[in-house]
Amino acid sequence: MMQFGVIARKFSSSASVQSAIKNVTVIGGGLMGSGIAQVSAQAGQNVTLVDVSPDVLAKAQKSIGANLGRVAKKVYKDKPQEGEKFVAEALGRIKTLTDPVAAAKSADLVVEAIVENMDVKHKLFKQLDEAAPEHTILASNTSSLSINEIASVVKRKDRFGGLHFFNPVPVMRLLEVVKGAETSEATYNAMMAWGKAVGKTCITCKDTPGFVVNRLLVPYICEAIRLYERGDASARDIDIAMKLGAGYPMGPLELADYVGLDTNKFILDGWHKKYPDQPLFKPIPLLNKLVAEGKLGVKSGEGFYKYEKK
Ligand SMILES: CC(=O)CC(=O)SCCNC(=O)CCNC(=O)[C@H](O)C(C)(C)COP(=O)(O)OP(=O)(O)OC[C@H]1O[C@@H](n2cnc3c(N)ncnc32)[C@H](O)[C@@H]1OP(=O)(O)O
Ligand SMILES: NC(=O)C1=CN([C@@H]2O[C@H](COP(=O)(O)OP(=O)(O)OC[C@H]3O[C@@H](n4cnc5c(N)ncnc54)[C@H](O)[C@@H]3O)[C@@H](O)[C@H]2O)C=CC1
Repeated sequence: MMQFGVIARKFSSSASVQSAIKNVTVIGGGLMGSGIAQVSAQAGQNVTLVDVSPDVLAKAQKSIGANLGRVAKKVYKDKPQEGEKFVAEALGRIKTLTDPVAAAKSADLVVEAIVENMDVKHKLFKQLDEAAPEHTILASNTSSLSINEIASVVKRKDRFGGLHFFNPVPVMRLLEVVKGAETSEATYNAMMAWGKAVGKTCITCKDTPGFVVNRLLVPYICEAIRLYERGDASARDIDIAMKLGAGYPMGPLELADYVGLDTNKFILDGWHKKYPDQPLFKPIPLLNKLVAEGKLGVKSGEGFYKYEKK
């Protein structure tokens, strides 16, 4: 455990910080949900990962296994057997289900990471609120929707908040812990402790559009798409420019593909509807076209660039 703790900062997997939360249900087994399940299991939590699609769950288990393998290779460099044990134990802590109601029944914390759509999230949280035990905290990993608005359909508004992770979850060290208008201090403290226990550096943010990171990052990505759409520079040159000229690990168009163009569009459309006069939130015809063509970025094999399908 000690050896594991030493590299916790890098791999987001410290088991040394205590949290009262031991059983976490993650709903949505896509890009984010699979990462949240991974870091929770690495930190010793019992995880139930839920998705409507059994295929997604199978894919998530495969990618979690591969990513745990990457971690094990580094942590247990000279002890491959211990590395295998680490992977097997973490995987063994993750069970999968397709029924969110059944999964909520044993949860201390539910983290929702399904599609960025208010109606779909409302439908899910209503069910979860009815099914989960009294003490269970419900949280959303939403990128851009209002935590208060999501919480409007649940009775336990004091036990509701935002837990916003970053992609790729096992690598990105930040967790934004979002307090809704009615989130209690006890819930906030429990979310902060849990975030630390799964190895993240937590910051606190009010329920404001995009919280901290996305309020700054999404307009930047959108401006890059507009720059490309106008033909001011090639996609490759825009990305090279921001990597070499501003020190970003990925260029903005690469990052848009990585986040998912559908997710980018959901965020922009939602903000445009709410703030129609804000020019930074205006729809982008090129983004709409790519999404309509099913070009969603890395996950679909094509966005601004082409990728090998996983
Ligand atoms: C939309 C929202 O709501 C919010 C968001 O998430 S916005 C998006 C935020 N994310 C970003 O901005 C990501 C920016 N990009 C990066 O930081 C980097 O490009 C990256 C970390 C994704 C990849 O880095 P890279 O150096 O090009 O790739 P790679 O060498 O494969 O990985 C870097 C390290 O992470 C590890 N790694 C990568 N993915 C991993 C995973 N899923 N699990 C475990 N380890 C992983 C690799 O093993 C590697 O480790 P070493 O350096 O020790 O070898
Ligand atoms: N993609 C990113 O970089 C980030 C996304 N987010 C947020 O996380 C959430 C999920 O995003 P991604 O993982 O990228 O999406 P994704 O599309 O990869 O995964 C979403 C998953 O949810 C499943 N799903 C949909 N409705 C469901 C339901 N009712 N019950 C159970 N499963 C259901 C889908 O089958 C899909 O597998 C969104 O709210 C998004 O805004 C937050 C941080 C970063």
